[in-house]
Amino acid sequence: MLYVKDKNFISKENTVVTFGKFDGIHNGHRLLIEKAVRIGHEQGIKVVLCTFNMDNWNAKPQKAITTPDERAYICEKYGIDVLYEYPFDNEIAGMLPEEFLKYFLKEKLNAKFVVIGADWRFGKNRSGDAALLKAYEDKYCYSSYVIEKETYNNTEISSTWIRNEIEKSDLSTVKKLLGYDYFFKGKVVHGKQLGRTIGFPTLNLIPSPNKILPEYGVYESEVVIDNHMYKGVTNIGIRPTIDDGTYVTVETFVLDFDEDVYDSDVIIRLKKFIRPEQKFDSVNGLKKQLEADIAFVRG
Ligand SMILES: Cc1cc2nc3c(=O)[nH]c(=O)nc-3n(C[C@H](O)[C@H](O)[C@H](O)COP(=O)(O)O)c2cc1C
Ligand SMILES: Nc1ncnc2c1ncn2[C@@H]1O[C@H](COP(=O)(O)OP(=O)(O)OP(=O)(O)O)[C@@H](O)[C@H]1O
Repeated sequence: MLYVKDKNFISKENTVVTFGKFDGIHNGHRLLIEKAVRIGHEQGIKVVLCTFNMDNWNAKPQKAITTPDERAYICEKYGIDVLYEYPFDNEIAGMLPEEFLKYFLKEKLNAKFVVIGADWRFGKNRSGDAALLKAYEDKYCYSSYVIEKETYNNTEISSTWIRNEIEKSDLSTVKKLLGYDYFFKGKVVHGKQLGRTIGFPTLNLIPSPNKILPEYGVYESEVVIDNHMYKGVTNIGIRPTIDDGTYVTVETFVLDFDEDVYDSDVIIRLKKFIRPEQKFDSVNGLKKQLEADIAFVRG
């Protein structure tokens, strides 16, 4: 997969394009991607997911289900050929709907097919909709497909709903809406190395400050290292027993694993909430609880 962030990117080849924020790439988004990938295969053309980087636009970065790197990882798995993360700016914000279509579909992406969700809006003040996209098909030589909103329990699936469920630590609902376990992907960093002195070396990630976190606490997890999957016990929080609690870590004790993985890229999938993070009176108290957490996960 090609991951492009350059405003000047142009596709000379014909493409099928899908547009949106795609935070989390949930089961609704997946329908759009599946449709686009099917068209791409049938037509022998590239599948482009076009999204916008709002970093220079929003005063405060929005909290997200997936980091850009995690979203790229899912896009690749789902068969996207080009992830185009366009830097949103005044020029784009000011484009009339027709200008937006002309610019992205004709001039930049050579789109022959476009797949969108029924409520997708584009152009200045979000004034363009699916009907307008259809109206310009002949003029700009593409066909459009509009996908109805996917629901779960009669409610439309949205990234906003999922962000709320993550904050409530309702991982089973989160999984039903996303279609996969909520996960962290990142590089293993050095911790205080205290874990190994108490018999529990941990693999530490520093979550992106923009990532939505569930409740601080201990979770049953699965850890993917070098394409191998291991069981794990993960603590998300500020380690009040041993630290000054100024920054959040995602720390995992990996069962039946004893290798140096510093700087490796790993995935931690959260399976189940076990207990809230606690401040223990002593490291020994923490150690006893860790033994119990691990025994619980071992089953
Ligand atoms: C399964 C698990 C549960 C944990 N629970 C707590 C906790 O309840 N309270 C706490 O202060 N720290 C908790 N921790 C964090 C430990 O304090 C930390 O992993 C340990 O001190 C090692 O830190 P280091 O990797 O920086 O050396 C937990 C860690 C793990 C892996
Ligand atoms: N439940 C859904 N079913 C089908 N398509 C969807 C669904 N939700 C969003 N889409 C479509 O997927 C694309 C990307 O959606 P986008 O991420 O912008 O919105 P969203 O998922 O509703 O998130 P938010 O809650 O942040 O508005 C858009 O074309 C949108 O219409």
